[in-house]
Amino acid sequence: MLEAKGIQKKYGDLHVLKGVDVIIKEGEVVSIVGASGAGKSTLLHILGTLDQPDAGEVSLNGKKISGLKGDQLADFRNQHIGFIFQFHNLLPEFTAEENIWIPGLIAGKKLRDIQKRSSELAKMLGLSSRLSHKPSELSGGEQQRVAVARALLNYPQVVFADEPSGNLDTKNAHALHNLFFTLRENSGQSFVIVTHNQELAKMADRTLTMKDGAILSMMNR
Ligand SMILES: Nc1ncnc2c1ncn2[C@@H]1O[C@H](COP(=O)(O)OP(=O)(O)OP(=O)(O)O)[C@@H](O)[C@H]1O
Repeated sequence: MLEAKGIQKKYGDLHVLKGVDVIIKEGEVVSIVGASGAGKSTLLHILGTLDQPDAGEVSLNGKKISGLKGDQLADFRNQHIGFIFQFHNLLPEFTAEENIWIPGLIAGKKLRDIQKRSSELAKMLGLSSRLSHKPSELSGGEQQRVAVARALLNYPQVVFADEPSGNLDTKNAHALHNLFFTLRENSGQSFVIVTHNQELAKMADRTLTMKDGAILSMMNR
């Protein structure tokens, strides 16, 4: 359903992606691994429309999404794609609940519907009793779960995660990894996860190994 063909990206003389082809199926959890500098985050950003390729195309359900611009791009991203980063990027002056609401508010949904979805997600993620707290009053694991809830608010078809457990201790990382699979079972989203965490990489349905801007191997479980 998400398809990238012939993706190339250069930064000056540095050829970071050298013609990458990827297909991510509906409900699939795919991990992307490889040495530092191999081009993993660059590829993730291009697949998630945060960055544009110099050559090649990305499409979702047959519709070309690379090349979208301005409001069209912002609307598309907000409605179809979720992002989770290593440093959760929560807004510090807002409560956990308000942070979760943001994609819904941007999409212009009714507050009543946003609240309903947000409390459903909070319940699923074990956050119900922490919603009135600001990010600084939450543990690292809780902050990352708020970021997951925010990413899922608009029922995205694909969730992209860049080192989602990179900042968590082993126990919280393990819980977060299991959560991705529970979410996939419950709602059928696809997850594309860049990670240096061996446990998470191995749990995925498929692991793409990148080297020097190309996919070196693809391993199915
Ligand atoms: N905006 C940019 N401008 C110039 N060079 C960049 C830019 N973004 C990334 N690079 C370079 O492109 C290469 C690939 O970066 P990328 O972040 O995709 O690697 P990565 O595989 O995710 O690495 P890591 O595991 O260390 O996060 C690196 O050499 C990096 O320095």
